[in-house]
Amino acid sequence: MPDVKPLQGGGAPVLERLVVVGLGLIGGSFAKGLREKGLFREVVGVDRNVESCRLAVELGVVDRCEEDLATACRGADVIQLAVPILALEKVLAQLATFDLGHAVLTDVGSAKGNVLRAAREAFGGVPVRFVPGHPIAGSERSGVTAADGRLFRRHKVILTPPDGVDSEALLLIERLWRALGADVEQMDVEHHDQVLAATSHLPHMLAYTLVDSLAKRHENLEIFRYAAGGFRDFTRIAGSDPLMWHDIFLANRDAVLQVLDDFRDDLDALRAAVVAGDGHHLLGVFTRARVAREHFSKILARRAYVDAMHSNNDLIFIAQPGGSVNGRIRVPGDKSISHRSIMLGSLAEGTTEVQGFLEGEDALATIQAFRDMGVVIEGPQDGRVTVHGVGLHGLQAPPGPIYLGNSGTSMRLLAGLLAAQPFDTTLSGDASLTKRPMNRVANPLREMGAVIETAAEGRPPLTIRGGQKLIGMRYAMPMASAQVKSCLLLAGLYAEGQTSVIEPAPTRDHTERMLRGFGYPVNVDGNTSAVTPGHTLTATQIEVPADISSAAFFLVAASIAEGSDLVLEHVGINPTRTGIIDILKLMGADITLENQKEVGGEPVADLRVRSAKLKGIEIPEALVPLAIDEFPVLFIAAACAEGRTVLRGAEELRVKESDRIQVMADGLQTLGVKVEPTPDGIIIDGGPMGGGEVWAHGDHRIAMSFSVASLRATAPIRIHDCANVATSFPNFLGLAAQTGIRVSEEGQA
Ligand SMILES: O=C(O)C1=C[C@@H](OP(=O)(O)O)[C@@H](O)[C@H](O)C1
Ligand SMILES: C=C(OP(=O)(O)O)C(=O)O
Repeated sequence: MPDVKPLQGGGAPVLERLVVVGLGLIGGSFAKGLREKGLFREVVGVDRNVESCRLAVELGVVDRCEEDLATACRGADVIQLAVPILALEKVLAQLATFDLGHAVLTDVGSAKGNVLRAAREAFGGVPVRFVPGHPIAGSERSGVTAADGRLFRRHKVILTPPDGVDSEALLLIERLWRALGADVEQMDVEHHDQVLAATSHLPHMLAYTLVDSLAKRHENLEIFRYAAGGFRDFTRIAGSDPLMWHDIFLANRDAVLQVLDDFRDDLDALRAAVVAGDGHHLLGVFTRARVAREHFSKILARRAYVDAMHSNNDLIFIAQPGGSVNGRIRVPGDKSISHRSIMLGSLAEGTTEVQGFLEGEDALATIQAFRDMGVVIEGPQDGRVTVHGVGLHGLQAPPGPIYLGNSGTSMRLLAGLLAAQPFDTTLSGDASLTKRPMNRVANPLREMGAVIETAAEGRPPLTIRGGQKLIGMRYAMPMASAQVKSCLLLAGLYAEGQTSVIEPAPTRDHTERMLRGFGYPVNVDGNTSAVTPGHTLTATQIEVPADISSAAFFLVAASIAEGSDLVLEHVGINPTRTGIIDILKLMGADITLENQKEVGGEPVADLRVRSAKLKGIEIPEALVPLAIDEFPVLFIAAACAEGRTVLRGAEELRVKESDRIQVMADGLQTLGVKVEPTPDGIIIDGGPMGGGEVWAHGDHRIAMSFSVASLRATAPIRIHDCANVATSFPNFLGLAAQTGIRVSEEGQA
């Protein structure tokens, strides 16, 4: 085996000879790239086409060409087979007759099963130093003149090493591709061929067929004169090399036939929908496809998985000190109400129209979950969403696990709903959600008859077994949680008898209000809410008010920054949510409610807030559940107040998107504020605030709270890990800038 270690250094050549058989675009680019890197003492090309060989030398793609394959390969370290797939079978047969010495064999074919079969036949078994590969890269151009040593940079290369492959050979090929800047992955052969059949081979087949089919039917090709962007976009790949694709389809026969059959079934279903005038089916396919396509574009732009997986994915906010906060703004729609509008809209009979929907990642995760379960949901577009309800019993099994990102509300409410469905589901989430406690919903649901598996200590993912019979029960919640209450009420829609939930203190009642809005009776008696099965939900119109939890950042901002006068329009002031206003008023804030009215069962008002001298207080424990999400920013208010603020009875803050007591205490201490975290709260002594480096720990509300703190800081605050602001408040930076808070993404100011 050649010694491969020095490759990492990229210094002096350490390997003797690379042989590239087939000097087309891919082979030429591989040769040229590695030659430029100087990793081999010589790069030798082999190609049947004499002109390609001449050009390869002239263009510096290879050092020299060799006519005879056996001569080229004798003593080679690596032999790259970059010939068309069917030709590859012949080349392998030829190679099998040579003594290849220590050479490592590899290839670039788009289908892999046939290559391994051919190798097995030729060599009487797959050689241990054969590492099949497939670079997912190409170009409209072809031939050696298009060879580009940078072609593979930031592209995927899939290696499909067979069982028993020589590990050093594998490592060597991996390193060569990495030296060319590629992301190397491994897959088993069968999986590779299925994935590629679906994502590459089928689209090429459709493009070729469409062009041929139209061309054939319209002798004068008149139709093409009218073919605009759609036709051009769809058929671009019909310009690819016919011989190469002819080879690929024959080589990957089985996998291609399988995806083609599945696709034909879907096409037949669309045809049937057109025949039957079934617009619902068409809309379902088109809305799902559009969302999938958007997601796919993100992947292509490396904004989806790549960002999420990279540890250096640290979105930093820089908040400059000082400023005042003025103007009139409307913050985005209420997150709790947005989630519920999708859930209940999906379970309703008929079409629900939603306005003012929060287009943040948490609420979008709920939309995606219901789309996964077969609900047709149009939008969101400018806050409008149309939900085509399927009725209480119309959800379908999702195709795979439902991913809920950062959203605790989605996971806990869905757990209740899914416990009663006839199918199994798995709910998963991001790193933060995966740490949050789910037994608070799983245990009472189990008592009702649900079968739910969790990871250790009741953490996500949750696997919920379908087909269980639920029995209603009376449940006294150990903590004041609207998520637990809502979860059990949703399960109660399907349970036998009554399900009633007793809360130790009032929590947000959007579920109860919205159920009634959909015509479903809910019995609320003091601290107990109850439902019985046997009713239906009727589609309705929902207007989502602005989220008081998002308004809270501006309520505090305008209160603490001298010279501020701000109006927050159309904010939801449901009495189970207004703890923030009550607490700020107790601290001396100047907040007035204007233009009060009720929309769709929820009270709203414009909130006018002017700067005021705040003072420290003992926060009444009864207000804690009514301001549960607003504490991070209330801690900023407390830090700017005169005197001491004491919070107790708020241990729930420790199990939100982060441990909000500890994370806020750490950040405030960095800014020079005297704080003392306690098991169920915090003690904050107001005083001057400096700048510094703080960490949001991926918690949206922490990131926004420290942005607000800058108004009273004496130096810039650099806030790490802010990407999750998009979960609840997508245009926070825009509205902050508009009103006078000097916070921006680092590098964007
Ligand atoms: O029901 C809801 O929509 C929510 C309830 C609260 O959670 P808990 O029920 O865990 O207190 C809150 O923190 C969350 O942001 C939204
Ligand atoms: C706790 C929150 O949300 P969730 O529980 O839905 O993640 C929040 O938004 O502050």
